Amino acid sequence: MSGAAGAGLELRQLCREVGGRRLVDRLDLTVAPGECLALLGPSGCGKSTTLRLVAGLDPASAGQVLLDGQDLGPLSPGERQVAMVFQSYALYPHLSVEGNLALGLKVRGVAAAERQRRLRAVLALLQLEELRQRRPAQLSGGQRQRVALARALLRQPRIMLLDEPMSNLDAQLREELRPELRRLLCGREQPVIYVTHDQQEAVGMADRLALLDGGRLQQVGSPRELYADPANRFVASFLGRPAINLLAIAPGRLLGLRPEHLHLAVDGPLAARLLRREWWGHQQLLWLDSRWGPVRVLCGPELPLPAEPRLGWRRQHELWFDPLSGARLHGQGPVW
Ligand SMILES: Nc1ncnc2c1ncn2[C@@H]1O[C@H](COP(=O)(O)OP(=O)(O)OP(=O)(O)O)[C@@H](O)[C@H]1O
Repeated sequence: MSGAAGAGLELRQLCREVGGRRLVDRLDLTVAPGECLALLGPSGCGKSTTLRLVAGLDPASAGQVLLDGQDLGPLSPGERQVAMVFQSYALYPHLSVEGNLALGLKVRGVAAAERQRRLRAVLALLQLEELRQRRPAQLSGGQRQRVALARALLRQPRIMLLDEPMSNLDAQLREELRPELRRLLCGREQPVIYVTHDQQEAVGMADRLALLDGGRLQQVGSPRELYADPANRFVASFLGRPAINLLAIAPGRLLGLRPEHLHLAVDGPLAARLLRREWWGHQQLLWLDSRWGPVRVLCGPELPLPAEPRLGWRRQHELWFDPLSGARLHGQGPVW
């Protein structure tokens, strides 16, 4: 978005400094109305701090948070009309599901009839009707997560922020709940920021990913853009499992090749030695050693292998990086 104030959420050069340390460093981001943006990055990179700045729970050291062109800086957390869903769910243990959900409405002075109407609608939406009398301790993790989400939706927020809302759930349940959560969150009017360190979840929930490291935005774009055209070595290494191979083939040049882009080739440029095979059912992962360092190759599950295979790849899949700065180098590598 340009300098003109647009619709949706806009972070402009947002900073948070504590004790001389930048936790969030000149962050520029936009989230359109109805868009779910996944904020992704390793532990400690500043994801939660960014959400707290948007919610107004922490003051910004510099920069702005704008919603539909309005500067939220002067507004208190309550006035910002932001709903936040945390990983801990933060439900009141002594209240039933219904009690937990009604409390916020009561506090905001919503009349009893209207309260009932909204409660019924959200209980139905999240399939919580049967559980309305239960206390949080009598619910599964997934059910608690739905109650926390129901409470956030009841607020009818202008911005929805979710901080690893599924990290307490096991992998299978997370995968099952993802489409449901996406359906509930996306395509409403409010912008959504979904924080996770799990790239599969990020791709499942959002159309665009914003990748942070050390409080700085590394790249923002579709999963495909970030994967195929990473801005730097950090982005290339963070996205994709098994991780990209980074081969030190010459001073000042690091060659990135994704494991699925390497194949066995009798006359391939790289001689390798097979160390180990992992069989995954639909694929196998080969661990090899080479003169440029360790190499991982993903290939078909039944592929027969010589002990000392040669590896090849297509030039179009080469990603070049500066080994010191990690910056992406565009232009041709050597002729093999
Ligand atoms: N109030 C604070 N004072 C000083 N440092 C803080 C404060 N809050 C967070 N930090 C530090 O700021 C950095 C960013 O923290 P933040 O919680 O935003 O990271 P995160 O990306 O959400 O991490 P995680 O994935 O582990 O939750 C961390 O190094 C953290 O230790």
